[in-house]
Amino acid sequence: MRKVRIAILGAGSAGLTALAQVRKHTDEFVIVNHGPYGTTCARVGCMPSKALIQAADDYHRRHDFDTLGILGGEGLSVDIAAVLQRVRDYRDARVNGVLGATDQLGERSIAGRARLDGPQRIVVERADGGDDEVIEAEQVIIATGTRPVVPAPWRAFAERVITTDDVFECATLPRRIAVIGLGVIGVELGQALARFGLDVVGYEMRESLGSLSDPVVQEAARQSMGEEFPLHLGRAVELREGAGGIVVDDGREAHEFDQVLAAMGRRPNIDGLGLETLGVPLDRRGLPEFDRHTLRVGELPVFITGDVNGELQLLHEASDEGFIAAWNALHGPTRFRRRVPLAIAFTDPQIAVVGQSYAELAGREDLVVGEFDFSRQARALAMLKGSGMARIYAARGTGLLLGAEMLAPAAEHFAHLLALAIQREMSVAELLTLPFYHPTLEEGLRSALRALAKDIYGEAPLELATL
Ligand SMILES: Cc1cc2nc3c(=O)[nH]c(=O)nc-3n(C[C@H](O)[C@H](O)[C@H](O)COP(=O)(O)OP(=O)(O)OC[C@H]3O[C@@H](n4cnc5c(N)ncnc54)[C@H](O)[C@@H]3O)c2cc1C
Ligand SMILES: NC(=O)c1ccc[n+]([C@@H]2O[C@H](COP(=O)([O-])OP(=O)(O)OC[C@H]3O[C@@H](n4cnc5c(N)ncnc54)[C@H](O)[C@@H]3O)[C@@H](O)[C@H]2O)c1
Repeated sequence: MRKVRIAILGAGSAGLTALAQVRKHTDEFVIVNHGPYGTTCARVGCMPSKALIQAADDYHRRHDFDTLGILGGEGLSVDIAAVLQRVRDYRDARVNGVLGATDQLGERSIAGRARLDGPQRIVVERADGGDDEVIEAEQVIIATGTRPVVPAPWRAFAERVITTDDVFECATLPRRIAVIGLGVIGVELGQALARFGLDVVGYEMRESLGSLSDPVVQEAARQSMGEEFPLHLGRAVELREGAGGIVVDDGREAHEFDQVLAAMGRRPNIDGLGLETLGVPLDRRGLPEFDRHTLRVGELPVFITGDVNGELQLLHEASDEGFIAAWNALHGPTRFRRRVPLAIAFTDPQIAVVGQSYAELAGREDLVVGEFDFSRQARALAMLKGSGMARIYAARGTGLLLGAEMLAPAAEHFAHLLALAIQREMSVAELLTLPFYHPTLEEGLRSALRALAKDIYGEAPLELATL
């Protein structure tokens, strides 16, 4: 039996961030990883998806060429196999960069499946077929991530049903693709595949797309996305074998496809992890309660970090959580202030939610909303990107910025600007004292802020601070 100070279960983004901290202070650790190394983000997540989206958006741009006076755009074609190869080349470079974090650790890095046997004992089923290894750890950091949800009966359709674990590995893609689930992955990849000229149809059982909760922005997103590929919203679908493919049936219509991309959410990797041996209550998903400011599970020397804890499934949050858990495991209890929530979907226009969402604020009586329609925005029109809707939320009494939901060109940049303002507890009036260059998309943001200011302060505030 091996005894260590800290055991990290999972070598994804959360686990590796924890590892980087732990290594600064002690050699008495072990990191156990089941399955491929290289992290979900680099292997099958953030990085390959964004490389695919880049190619799709660039190819799609050909539809604007005539308007811009550039001739010959319609003669362009896309080689999907070459696109996917470039995605993999890019992906491999990212993955190689990550592998270095564990490949020099010798026996302090074990490839195998970890199972808890109480809060401080771990049994590892080694991937090399060696005997199970028992580890006693003073502190345990759980960072086992998530995997795509695929309903069990759908497994029978074999390679007709794929997920983001498979799509970037495909040599090429078939013509007819159904995307089931139009959350963040569904809208990003559905739009990208449609932009390659594939016959994509999107299915979503809710009425909304991505992570949006504001009905006005939702409607803008439905319209914008619906112009690019057909959307079937509001119903869960069923699959069955078809004569020449797989049939997707939403109860109203049935259509045949060559392949289905299941983008129906991701489930925590906790099966067989032994969380029930921790001796704390588990919720209906099988997850323990934890403090999001320490990541500690109850009073145990156990921390649960990254996607697996069922809270947020975002890279920067997973990294923060790995850090917080390692810090607490090393140095004792410290409650960290979490960053302002920030989520961006890399669609075109982009979708961004920052600070508190509309759903979180909807009950507040002092809620004021300022909006801006990007179909009228000068710079966006110059770029032929004139569509989208930004809605910014503030508190009437104080003028404090609370959050925003946006469908807008380059919303990633506004979202960061607003996150800064919200985290610094700035008011609408204060934000309006910052410079806005002309002509920029940010001027659209200023229009939404001015609308808010009118509502909050009655008359427009001075936009230049006085000396
Ligand atoms: C298609 C896609 C696109 C995405 N795009 C973005 C984006 O643009 N921006 C963004 O912020 N986020 C994005 N994400 C989310 C982001 O990738 C995740 O939030 C992040 O990777 C989570 O890291 P993690 O360390 O929690 O989990 P992971 O990186 O999944 O690591 C968990 C590791 O633990 C291993 N493991 C599982 N069970 C065990 C066990 N019993 N014992 C030992 N090891 C185990 C797993 O095999 C894995 O290696 C995307 C995700 C996907 C799928
Ligand atoms: N840009 C980014 O930050 C980014 C990109 C991709 C993924 N991610 C992360 O990955 C996570 C997983 O993404 P995801 O899109 O798989 O999950 P998600 O939870 O965002 O969306 C899943 C969608 O599938 C729908 N759904 C589930 N079952 C269905 C059914 N039977 N029929 C029709 N619709 C169904 C759900 O209603 C939901 O809208 C997200 O939580 C996100 O945080 C982030």
